[in-house]
Amino acid sequence: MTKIKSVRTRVWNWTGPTVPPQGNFCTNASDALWIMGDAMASFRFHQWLTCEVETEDGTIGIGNAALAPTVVKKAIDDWYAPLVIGEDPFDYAYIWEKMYRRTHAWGRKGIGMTAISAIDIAIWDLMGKLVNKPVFKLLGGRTKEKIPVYYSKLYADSIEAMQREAEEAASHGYQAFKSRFGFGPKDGMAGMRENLKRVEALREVLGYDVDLMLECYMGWTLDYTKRMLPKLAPFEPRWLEEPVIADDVAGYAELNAMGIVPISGGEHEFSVIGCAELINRKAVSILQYDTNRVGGITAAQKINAIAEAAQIPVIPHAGQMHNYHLTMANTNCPISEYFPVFDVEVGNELFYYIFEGDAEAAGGYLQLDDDTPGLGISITDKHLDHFEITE
Ligand SMILES: O=C(O)[C@H](O)[C@H](O)[C@@H](O)CO
Ligand SMILES: [Mg+2]
Repeated sequence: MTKIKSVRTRVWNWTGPTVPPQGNFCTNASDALWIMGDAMASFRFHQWLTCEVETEDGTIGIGNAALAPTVVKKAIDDWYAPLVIGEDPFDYAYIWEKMYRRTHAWGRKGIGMTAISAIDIAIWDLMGKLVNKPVFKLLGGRTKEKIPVYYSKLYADSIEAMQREAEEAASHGYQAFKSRFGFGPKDGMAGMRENLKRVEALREVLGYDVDLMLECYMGWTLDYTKRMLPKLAPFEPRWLEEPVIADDVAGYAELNAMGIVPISGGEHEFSVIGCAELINRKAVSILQYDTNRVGGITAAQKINAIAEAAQIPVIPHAGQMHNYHLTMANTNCPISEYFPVFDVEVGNELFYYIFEGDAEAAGGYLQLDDDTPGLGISITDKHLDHFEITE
């Protein structure tokens, strides 16, 4: 049995070209503020954290985090790494509880749980490598021949631009698409019309035989959403995502109970108990935790069991291998989100510039290999000249 001997964190700060945002390209929680300019600015993912957990025999497991990487790095270096060094990685449930309980005063959500997630993902990659099995084979194995994905971009833009992007995506075989709203309460009735025109325009080019999901990214309010839901229903959205801020669980539950459009959320929820709360309060019809935030693979798999008991499908936020392995291993995880490989914009794409091996979609599906141990990704040096790396 080989013990954990080190935890190496690095922050990857993107210094390469980025695609400037369109105005009104995505509603978000900051829209409620009296703020000029790019309200989405604080929701950029132009930094990423890598977390490498190494055992005495030299095997290295790779974890990652996208939220506040510089702060998560400090939390791991100062608080979490000392808790896991010397432990047997196969005692992963104990290690998780140790990280969770020893920092419980401040770490149960946000930065602390993100740090736990990065280490836990690395431990699962490590375990897969140590037993020469892909992570999904340690979780339940192959439940799908291949994973259906949904195309996730379509940020709000001109109607023509959105229709062109949707047609281009459909030509690559996607059968499901997620679009972002650009207008919310501060834009009044005129903004509602702009939102509805874009949904109608997308249905015009995509038709009604594919799933269309609509993303608010916490940029609406309970009142605004209640007014919008009946107007959206005729376009048969598969779900309306994160209409209100993550803390307004009662708001989610009220909107979901209206039964007009399924409400989804969870990418800003943390821990097993945090997600169980969303499920038990019927706050969401689709749960969308992100494994690199919610507590890693250990927590995500426990949440999957709770969601399955409630028959709430789990479709994790983001694509990326730490989520794909869980989707492959669970029948109750029907599809995966997929960010097309793109120039760096919001930053969801940054994953592709740091890692290689991430599954690529083809014809609306992606595949995981039965024989590639661990998560199947490695850190690439292909784009090093576009990063400032902090050890
Ligand atoms: O659901 C998502 O993909 C996230 O909410 C997006 O990454 C976020 O950037 C808003 O588009
Ligand atoms: Mg989202």
